[in-house]
Amino acid sequence: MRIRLIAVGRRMPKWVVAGYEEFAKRLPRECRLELVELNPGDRSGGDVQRARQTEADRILDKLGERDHVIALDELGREATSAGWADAFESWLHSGRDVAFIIGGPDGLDERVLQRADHTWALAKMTLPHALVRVVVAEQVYRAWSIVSGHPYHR
Ligand SMILES: C[S@@+](CC[C@H](N)C(=O)[O-])C[C@H]1O[C@@H](n2cnc3c(N)ncnc32)[C@H](O)[C@@H]1O
Repeated sequence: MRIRLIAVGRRMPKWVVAGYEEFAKRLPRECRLELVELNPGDRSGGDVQRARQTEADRILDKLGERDHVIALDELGREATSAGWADAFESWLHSGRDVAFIIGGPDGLDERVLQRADHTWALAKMTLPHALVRVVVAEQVYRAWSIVSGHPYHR
């Protein structure tokens, strides 16, 4: 299964790169987590909606027809780690690739939310998108640990 984390934003601070890598590198090759970074839309003219639409075009362009898509959004459904693990197991059996999507500074365009199979929240709080990368990597690793019976999860 190919799992991609498609994220708007580049040039993350060192702590984000290190935090993400810490968990991504622990996943076995057959469930490797691949980071796809996208350029943010141009906000120089102050047109936030247009910037978000540009980001949506870039995100949608990366998605395959059969990809199982999970949009991350604070207004989504709050899932437990056990819920992530159940989903992880079903993806393993489905043979479909998985894509998690993290929006830019102004969130995700409606078109991305429409394309997503699920919209999940990590919390009800608004989190910085950089931190969301680290949490998603950790939760994917945790889901793998639960499904594999690895002692990381307790
Ligand atoms: C800074 S937030 C954008 C906040 C913006 N107000 C919005 O409307 O979404 C950037 C991205 O981080 C992710 N994000 C932030 N908080 C989140 C949360 N609690 N749960 C899931 N994803 C979150 C989402 O993908 C969001 O598009």
